[in-house]
Amino acid sequence: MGVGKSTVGQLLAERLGVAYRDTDDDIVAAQGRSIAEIFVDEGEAAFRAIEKQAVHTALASHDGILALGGGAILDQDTRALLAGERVVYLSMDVEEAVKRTGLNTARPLLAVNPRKQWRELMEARRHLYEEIATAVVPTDGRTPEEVTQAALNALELKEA
Ligand SMILES: Nc1ncnc2c1ncn2[C@@H]1O[C@H](COP(=O)(O)OP(=O)(O)O)[C@@H](O)[C@H]1O
Ligand SMILES: O=C(O)C1=C[C@@H](OP(=O)(O)O)[C@@H](O)[C@H](O)C1
Ligand SMILES: [Mg+2]
Repeated sequence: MGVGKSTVGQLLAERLGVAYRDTDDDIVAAQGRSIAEIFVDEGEAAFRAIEKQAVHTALASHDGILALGGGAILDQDTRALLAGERVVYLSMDVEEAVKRTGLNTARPLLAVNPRKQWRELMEARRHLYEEIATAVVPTDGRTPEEVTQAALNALELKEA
């Protein structure tokens, strides 16, 4: 969360001349409410069910760069679908995470104690990110443009 998937995803799509899509945006558009509102109204389990459907639809229909929400890979079926794709895991340390997510309330899972919550989420998830990634790109101290270049290099993709 907050590592730059949406920011770098857009830059990567521009550099490659392909379409960009973000499953969180798809969810907000389809639901007509924010991610935070879905969490408050229905809870995390309901959000994960909506998210799973959104990710599966996007993977089946979209050709280009797809940014996922940070928790999408918690679902085993989603991880199985991603096994056929090139998956970039953008990493950062906790201090960078706190800087990037700040006091922003758009991410309900970091709303109470961002540093502690982010650490705990990463302890639970890191092995899943590493399991599905075909490329790992550290983002600490790098601008979004530098991260984009590093992702292009890691994926061995040439620009359009
Ligand atoms: N490499 C970077 N360096 C500094 N700030 C960044 C970087 N990448 C993204 N950001 C900022 O961090 C915040 C979270 O980025 P975002 O793309 O929404 O992350 P994600 O989609 O992974 O949650 C945004 O304010 C964005 O401008
Ligand atoms: O990691 C997570 O559980 C989440 C990440 C968010 O997306 P970003 O990773 O784009 O911030 C969003 O899907 C939701 O707040 C839950
Ligand atoms: Mg995002």
